[in-house]
Amino acid sequence: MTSGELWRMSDECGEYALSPLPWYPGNLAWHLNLSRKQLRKNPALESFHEFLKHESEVGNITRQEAVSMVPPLFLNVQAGHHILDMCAAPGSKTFQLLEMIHQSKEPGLLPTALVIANDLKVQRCDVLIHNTKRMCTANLIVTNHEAQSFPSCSLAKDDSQAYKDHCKPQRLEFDRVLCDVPCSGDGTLRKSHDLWRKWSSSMGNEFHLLQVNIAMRGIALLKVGGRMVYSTCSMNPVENEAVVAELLRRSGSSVELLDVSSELQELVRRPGLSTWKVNDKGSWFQTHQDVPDSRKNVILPSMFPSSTSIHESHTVYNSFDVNSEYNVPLSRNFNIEDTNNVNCDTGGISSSNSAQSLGSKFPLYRCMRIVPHDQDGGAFFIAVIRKLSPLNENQVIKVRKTENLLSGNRTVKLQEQCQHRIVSEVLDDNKLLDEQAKLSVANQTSKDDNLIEVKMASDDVEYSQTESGDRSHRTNKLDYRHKWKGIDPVLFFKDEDVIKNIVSFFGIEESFSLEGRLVTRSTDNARRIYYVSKAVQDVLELNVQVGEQIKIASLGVKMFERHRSKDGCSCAYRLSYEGLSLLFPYMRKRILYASPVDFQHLVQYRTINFARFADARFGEEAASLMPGCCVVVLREAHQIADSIAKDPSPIAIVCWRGKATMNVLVSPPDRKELLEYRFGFKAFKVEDEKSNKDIDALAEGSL
Ligand SMILES: C[S@@+](CC[C@H](N)C(=O)[O-])C[C@H]1O[C@@H](n2cnc3c(N)ncnc32)[C@H](O)[C@@H]1O
Repeated sequence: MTSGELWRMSDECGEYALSPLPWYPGNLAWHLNLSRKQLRKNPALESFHEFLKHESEVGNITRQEAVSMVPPLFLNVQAGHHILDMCAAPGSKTFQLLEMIHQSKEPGLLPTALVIANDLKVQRCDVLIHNTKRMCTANLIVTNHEAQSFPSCSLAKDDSQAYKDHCKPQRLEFDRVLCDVPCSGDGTLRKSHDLWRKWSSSMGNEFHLLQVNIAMRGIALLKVGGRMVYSTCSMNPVENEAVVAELLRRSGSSVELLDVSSELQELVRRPGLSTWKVNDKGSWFQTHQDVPDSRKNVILPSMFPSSTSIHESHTVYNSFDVNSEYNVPLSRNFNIEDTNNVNCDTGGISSSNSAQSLGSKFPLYRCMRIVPHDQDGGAFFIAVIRKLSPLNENQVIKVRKTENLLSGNRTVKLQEQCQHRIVSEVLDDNKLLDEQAKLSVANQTSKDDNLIEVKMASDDVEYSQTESGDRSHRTNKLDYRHKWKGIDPVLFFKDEDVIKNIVSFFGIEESFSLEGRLVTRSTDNARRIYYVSKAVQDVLELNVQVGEQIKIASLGVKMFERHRSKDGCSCAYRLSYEGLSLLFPYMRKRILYASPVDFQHLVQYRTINFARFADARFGEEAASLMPGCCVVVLREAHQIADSIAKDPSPIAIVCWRGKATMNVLVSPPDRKELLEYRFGFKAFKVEDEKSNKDIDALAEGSL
């Protein structure tokens, strides 16, 4: 979809102005001044509404709240970046990231970048998979983990073959991390009417610790020099500035809070707060000392802006070494002068009294608050963090140990209990390890997937120990293989004979690398073969070496599907329409060129007898082709076959050459897209269609 088409649409919308968002680069995002309801109910906009629905379905556009598109922009994604989207469902930002990594590549060439999109909830992962499927990308892995214990897949230094191969990754590390955490969501109050009844100013307290833990994990997984964006759709400082301050406190000079005021200058934003109060059960507190003892384990020191919370926090997280990072000058993040100069918009939340002594000493004004009344949209909080050096090892191990106790299926309540325990007793390493061991044993018998995550997290601690010489835990890793409940393992498809057969049948050029790039999920007996990019292949190989720590929900692009045709086809697999654009530039066989009228009829009627094509020569060519899967390319009236052959991304469909007919193997929405927007054919109704099963049946020659 081009900007030109959108400008044309904007004319059609008339008074309901459709206009490009001034701050979004390249006119790629547009704003429609209408609510969903208005769009649905207004008969004058029916065709425009249809257009939006359809274009969304086929992946040409994504409909989302404008501010929600801001965080990925501050990641400054570059070609070749490895990106982790820690809390990704339903996937609107993942989609944006995928668009960014695919933007600069030439047709037919795969980007070298990689996106790992993760979400805790399986059902939400399914939505994420559905929403990103439209991208047909080989560069995406969808995973299902607690982000706070996302595995690092670290290889020990000396017992791995891959270690000797410096081209292979030794652990998961990311150039960019998007940390769009779960939050109270009060930034969406304008459109989430339900929230008005439920909202309270203490809602954010429940999320604070989880948010800190997730973001700390993000920092640990970030490469030195890499950027992490922390964002929420909440305006509550406990979920925002307090979290960022705690990250700076914990990470010391290993990270800096970036000043991005020179980026996206058209975007109206306000500085982060430096002072605020914390609400608990209707009472407001300015410092942690003010909190009643009975609530001190729930209302944490890190929720407050006051600089003394460094020490208080130190008591809480006393598993840190006293003189680790805190003795290092915090010059980049710790700037009293900066904070004094800031005009803090307190929004009625923070205290103006003694603001200077109670305010945060971190330059939190570098955070960004996007508020509804500035740009007529939703609210968002965004902070951009750069990693300057590896986290202190003690910090990493000990923070993670604390986190491990907090992970599992026992969310905030347990976190509160654990937090209390950590405050009230000084946990030594052995105690922590004992706790972990108990949780791991529980995990072996538990049916709860979330407890598996605890074991994952203990793997990471184990890695750190391995590095310092203790390898005793590594032997257990193989036990975890294929243990991800409800999720099929990912297997490299290595059947040489089948691969050779596919290559020769479709005439796939050698330059299209298949080695190590084909994967399948075991339970479907290689019914579907997926194609993955080199970066995804590297991650998969690493994952195998570390005992499959990553729980992969989905990956790559479906490229080949097994068929059971009795038509005498010599290749057991057919092409998938999803993978066609990737493979087509490298295909030399099984391609036919159809005139516009025959192409349109094929897409419209799905099955056409060879004798009934308008272009008799096309009918003859089809009839003389060996039975099986083939590709039919649209030949515009003025084009000759040679010039089309040079076009790496022509309009093409996957078909099945049956006994006497040519049959189309493309889903109804994709056919609708082709008919309506390539041929201006408006009458096509998906509802008229039979199910996709018919398409399979076509491939199997039974229709
Ligand atoms: C704010 S939404 C993310 C929106 C998403 N980034 C997008 O743009 O479409 C937060 C997501 O975090 C997920 N989540 C909640 N707790 C999590 C955890 N501990 N680890 C990973 N994901 C979590 C929720 O399931 C939810 O999908």
